[in-house]
Amino acid sequence: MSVIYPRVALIGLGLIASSMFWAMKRGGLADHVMGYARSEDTRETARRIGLGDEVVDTLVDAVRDADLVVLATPVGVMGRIAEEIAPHLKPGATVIDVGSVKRTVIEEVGPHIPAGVQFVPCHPMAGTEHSGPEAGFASLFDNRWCLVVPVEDADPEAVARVEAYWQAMGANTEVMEPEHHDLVCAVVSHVPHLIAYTMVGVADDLRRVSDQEVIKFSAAGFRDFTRIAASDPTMWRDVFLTNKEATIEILGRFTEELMALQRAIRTGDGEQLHAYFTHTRAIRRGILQAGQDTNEPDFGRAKVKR
Ligand SMILES: NC(=O)C1=CN([C@@H]2O[C@H](COP(=O)(O)OP(=O)(O)OC[C@H]3O[C@@H](n4cnc5c(N)ncnc54)[C@H](O)[C@@H]3O)[C@@H](O)[C@H]2O)C=CC1
Ligand SMILES: O=C(O)C(=O)Cc1ccc(O)cc1
Repeated sequence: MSVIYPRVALIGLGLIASSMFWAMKRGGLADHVMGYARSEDTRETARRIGLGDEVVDTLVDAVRDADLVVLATPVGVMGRIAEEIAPHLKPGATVIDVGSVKRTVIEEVGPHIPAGVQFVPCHPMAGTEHSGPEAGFASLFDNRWCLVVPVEDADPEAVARVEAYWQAMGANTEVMEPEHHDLVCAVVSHVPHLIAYTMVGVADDLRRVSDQEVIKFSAAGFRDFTRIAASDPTMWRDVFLTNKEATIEILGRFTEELMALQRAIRTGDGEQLHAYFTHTRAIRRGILQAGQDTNEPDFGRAKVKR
């Protein structure tokens, strides 16, 4: 593959930025990658593991000559970072972010982007519960979606180049409107995370069931909740504070459905429970048959068996 952006600056050296670095190296997509993180500790770790061709101590040094600047911090600080780097961006450069929420990021970053610099918001739908500079790996984006959410009046060439960049890192891309993005992500990612956090909290709070028992007897369902609930607290605090509207809407609908199921259990309405679970099973099977679940590790096997 060939170089897409000669000089790239990664701001925030965590799971996503480090995975992008290794994916860029794998594909030969950049000549020189600069890395910057706020804490000296993170910069030290990055230097030790060779994350970045150069790790610099200031934001300005990172972005000054960059053709592509990647904002890969928690979403709550992206606006402040954009404000700080804005006067130092190279004319013709492109800025992208990888935040899990788009409307707020567009509102907070967009106004700082100077004329002559393109801003193309992005969201790779790939991650793990691990964070920090040592968490990344080159194949994180392989066969996963990256949602690209252009701002109004975006330059189509800049958007196409950003899409080509994600595709070269292994991802499939899809263009989406910001509001729709935030609603979709509230359904498929944000509220499920909140439910996992809550369920782990409930188990912990229930003193009649010991931690030992939870660990010993947890089958896949609860184990998955604990994995998800181990995700980075700062990142997820910012996701909920910045995707308030869609989260509250989906949580409201979730609560209504939960109450209906609770009532069916209390009144012994087995028919309703059975009908509900039959419907949800059909949804899952529909996803598998359509071959849309690229996250399913045993997808091929599951398709044959079920
Ligand atoms: N973790 C995941 O599974 C996914 C995360 N995202 C989004 O990507 C972004 C980054 O997430 P991760 O890489 O997982 O986080 P992370 O916690 O692994 O890394 C974030 C990095 O940003 C640095 N940072 C924090 N505040 C900063 C500041 N003011 N200035 C400079 N650096 C700062 C942290 O020190 C850390 O190195 C977030 O906006 C998140 O919503 C998107 C897709 C998946
Ligand atoms: O680890 C998991 O299960 C995830 O769901 C990863 C993830 C977390 C946040 C995102 O914005 C996108 C993907």
